[in-house]
Amino acid sequence: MALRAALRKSCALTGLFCQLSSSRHGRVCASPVLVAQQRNSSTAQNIKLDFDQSTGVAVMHMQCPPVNALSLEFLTEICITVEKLEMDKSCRGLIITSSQPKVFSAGLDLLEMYETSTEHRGEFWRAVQEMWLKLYSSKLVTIAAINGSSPAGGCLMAMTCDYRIMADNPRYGIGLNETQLGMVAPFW
Ligand SMILES: CC/C=C\C/C=C\C/C=C\C=C\CC(=O)SCCNC(=O)CCNC(=O)[C@H](O)C(C)(C)COP(=O)(O)OP(=O)(O)OC[C@H]1O[C@@H](n2cnc3c(N)ncnc32)[C@H](O)[C@@H]1OP(=O)(O)O
Repeated sequence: MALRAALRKSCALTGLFCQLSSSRHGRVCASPVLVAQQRNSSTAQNIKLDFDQSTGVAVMHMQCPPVNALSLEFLTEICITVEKLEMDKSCRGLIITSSQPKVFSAGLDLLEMYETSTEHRGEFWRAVQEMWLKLYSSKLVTIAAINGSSPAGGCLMAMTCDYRIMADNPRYGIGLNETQLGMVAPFW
């Protein structure tokens, strides 16, 4: 609720946030399936995208259970979704939020780095780079509506957005903790 209240407050300034929470605005649901096929990805089953063409605001709900861990597949879906929105001239802004309870994103999917091949890890890290570069350099106004914990890669994702609004809950943490896992992000 605090998050939504904060969003509504910011909305008065930009008019971009008006539809994070409700489905009564006649939103159009867009699917990045076509581009996904071009990119040899599976369908975007981990993202629910609501795009209101009357306001030009899209809301990307991450719904990759249990904790929106950023796997190769999920990273690819995110990139494709952003690409698709950028190609739509009527889209001006993107709000990224989570459908999972208590977690915005748990960061990079640790299983992608455990007992996988060097080739797979290379592909995975390239997808990580692509995700944050795409968000960071996007022409869309990007907003992370952080409605849960957001460690490491989740924090990275939020940081690459133009704005961040976080739910006021002491149980939700955010920060770059990957060195605690003995992990050093590679150069790009
Ligand atoms: C290339 C870089 C560019 C620039 C460099 C700049 C900076 C570096 C930027 C990013 C670096 C990122 C590295 C990473 O992201 S490594 C991942 C780090 N993530 C974590 O340490 C998070 C660990 N998880 C948690 O803290 C918690 O799970 C939680 C707070 C997210 C949620 O807690 P809950 O109590 O609600 O849920 P849990 O019971 O703990 O977990 C449920 C379920 O989810 C699995 N899981 C959790 N996190 C991950 C993950 N990251 N990957 C894969 N799976 C995860 C967990 O094991 C549980 O599974 P089971 O139910 O037991 O099967």
